[in-house]
Amino acid sequence: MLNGWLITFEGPEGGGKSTQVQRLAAYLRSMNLPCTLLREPGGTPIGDRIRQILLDPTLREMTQRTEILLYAASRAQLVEERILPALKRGDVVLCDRFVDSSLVYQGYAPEWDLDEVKAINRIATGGLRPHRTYLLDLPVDESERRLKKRGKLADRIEQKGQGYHERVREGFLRLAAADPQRYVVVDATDSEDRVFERIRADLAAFLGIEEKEVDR
Ligand SMILES: Nc1ncnc2c1ncn2[C@@H]1O[C@H](COP(=O)(O)OP(=O)(O)OP(=O)(O)O)[C@@H](O)[C@H]1O
Ligand SMILES: Cc1cn([C@H]2C[C@H](O)[C@@H](COP(=O)(O)O)O2)c(=O)[nH]c1=O
Repeated sequence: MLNGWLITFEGPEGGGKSTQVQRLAAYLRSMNLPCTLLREPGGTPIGDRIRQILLDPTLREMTQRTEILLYAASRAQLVEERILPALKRGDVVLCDRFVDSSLVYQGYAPEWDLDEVKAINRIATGGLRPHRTYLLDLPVDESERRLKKRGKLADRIEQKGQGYHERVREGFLRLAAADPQRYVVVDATDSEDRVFERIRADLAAFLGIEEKEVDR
């Protein structure tokens, strides 16, 4: 039986997903709630190797189906090796990206057959779905500004053009609008602290965490 919670974080690059996942994990642990932090692609030794291939900017010849399948392969490994055991233990699993990233980056943005991406991911996850998803929404120019500031060379996905990344943003907003019960859209241009407080308050209510002001 799966007693835990799968909470996912989605959105364009530089939206602050990793930053917020770290802060939320510290908060949950301070409330004595066991949690597991994961990221995609990766999160397992095999997934981390697949990640290197997927993001390598020199591998320009990668076909669209290979890209879809590699993201799904990393995800299949993560689900079986890390996510399901953590959910069985009753952990709150905080996952930096999940299936919705594939629906948007491999389906909606390149205008690929969305049903194909969904079908492959159903196989990869066995149909596992997040309980709650936070979309850290950010305009493309701000995403680029943050990535430049980080000073890291653009990876294979970041190198796709501005039009592609505009569609990534639009794709996430459409997913969120189609599933308002699961999705919470957060304005990621707000300060780190305000973004954190918005997500923390929502997650605490969602998980039914009773807290005293002094605990924070
Ligand atoms: N609310 C914020 N305001 C301004 N800068 C922020 C904010 N949140 C995060 N940052 C900064 O933006 C950069 C990207 O943050 P982070 O790595 O957490 O984003 P991410 O969504 O995980 O990115 P990626 O998808 O590329 O891994 C970092 O330099 C971080 O310090
Ligand atoms: C899970 C997943 C990710 N991507 C893309 C999105 C990013 O550009 C990179 C890596 O993610 P990170 O958050 O920057 O660490 O991969 C994707 O295209 N499809 C996916 O399913």
